Amino acid sequence: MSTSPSWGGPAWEKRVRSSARVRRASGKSVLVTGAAGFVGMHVAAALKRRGDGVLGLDNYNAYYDPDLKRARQALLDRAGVFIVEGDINDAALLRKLFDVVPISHVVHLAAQAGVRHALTDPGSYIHSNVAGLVAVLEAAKAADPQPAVVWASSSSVYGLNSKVPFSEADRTDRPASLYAATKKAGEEIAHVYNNIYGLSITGLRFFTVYGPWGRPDMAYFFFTRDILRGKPVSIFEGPDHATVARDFTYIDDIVRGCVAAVDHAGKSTGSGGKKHGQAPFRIYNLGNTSPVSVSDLVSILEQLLKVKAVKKFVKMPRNGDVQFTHANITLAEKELGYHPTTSLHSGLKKFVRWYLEYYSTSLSKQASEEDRSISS
Ligand SMILES: NC(=O)c1ccc[n+]([C@@H]2O[C@H](COP(=O)([O-])OP(=O)(O)OC[C@H]3O[C@@H](n4cnc5c(N)ncnc54)[C@H](O)[C@@H]3O)[C@@H](O)[C@H]2O)c1
Ligand SMILES: O=C(O)[C@H]1O[C@H](OP(=O)(O)OP(=O)(O)OC[C@H]2O[C@@H](n3ccc(=O)[nH]c3=O)[C@H](O)[C@@H]2O)[C@H](O)[C@@H](O)[C@H]1O
Repeated sequence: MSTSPSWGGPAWEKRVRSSARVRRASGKSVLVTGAAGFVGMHVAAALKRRGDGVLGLDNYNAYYDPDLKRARQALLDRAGVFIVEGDINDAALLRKLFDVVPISHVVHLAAQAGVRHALTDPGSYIHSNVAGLVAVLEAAKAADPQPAVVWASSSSVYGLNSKVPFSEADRTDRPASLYAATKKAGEEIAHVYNNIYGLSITGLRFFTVYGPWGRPDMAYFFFTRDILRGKPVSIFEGPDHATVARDFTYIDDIVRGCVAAVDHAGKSTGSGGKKHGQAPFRIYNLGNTSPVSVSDLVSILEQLLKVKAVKKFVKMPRNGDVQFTHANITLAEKELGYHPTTSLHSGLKKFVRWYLEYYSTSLSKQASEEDRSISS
């Protein structure tokens, strides 16, 4: 027996139209998928603040604490952003959204994120990162007018590359995790939709993004929780105790990069520009260009939290993690005007301030207990 969808109807359409209404000259009407997620919430809020019409879509899955996603939704609700609850694989829902509002841009952030979880639930990566991306691109190419698409790829596509810093032209054919493989597959699939249907598509390879309202499955987040609880933190080490490092990138810098990519999407200048009338197909690194070791990350957290961490140094497990990432951002600087400004110390200071405030309430303390099972 087919159940009626949880979306649709006059009141629902009214909320969709109001949320997507453009409130500034030359404003854009943007669909942000994954809007209840960490990056999605910040990007949706930034676009709304400048007067764009913004509509969200998210399935509020339980990969990590859905209460945190609901709390982000409440923030966007107050800003006038409606997040439609649904799955990006729901073709009828996507078609309905494009029918109800003239969407000019899609910022596609919905995905199964996280590198290590792929060992536990590989199917979720195919469902959201491959099938889900195809569903979004199918809806975009069928829409009239077609929206420009900006979507999140990942630094993990550089896989086992040893030449740093990573540039967009470097090889990406040796993924270390299923997550990375689905993001690489996404880049190839996006190229097909640019080639056949002339979709303007910009892929953004984010480098380990962190900040307030972040993800409990990421190390900076659960390290903070465990340090405060006096629980041991496992610091991964490479072969011969070599450090493991990431080009940690603060959320506000990533948001500026995403908004610049939206504004640049329609233009045909720069790499992948219009050739023989072809719509642009571009890929950019969005990183911080200053990798920091995990061990130094923990030291900064100890200093900010004023608590000594209980440290365990363990050999990096074969779980799909790579030893280091480091972004060459020359192309994004030149074509998007992307210039990261936040050091890890100052970014973590803002995260810790948010963390202490958010988890100070009893309700969210209980939530953080539930979260632990995912990230430990
Ligand atoms: N945070 C990082 O360090 C980082 C780094 C590189 C790339 N990325 C990519 O950036 C994007 C956003 O990441 P994030 O850190 O905000 O993660 P997140 O998990 O907080 O956000 C993703 C959101 O998408 C939603 N979602 C997942 N599958 C869906 C589906 N099938 N239908 C509808 N909604 C679905 C989730 O409920 C979640 O709210 C993802 O594509 C991720 O792979 C993130
Ligand atoms: O840039 C990306 O594309 C990715 O960024 C993020 O992945 P990562 O860079 O792996 O971040 P994260 O898990 O926080 O581990 C941070 C560091 O701590 C190390 N790490 C981890 C766990 C632990 O217990 N100990 C440890 O040392 C670990 O080895 C690593 O060196 C996103 O989650 C992912 O969605 C993906 O998009």
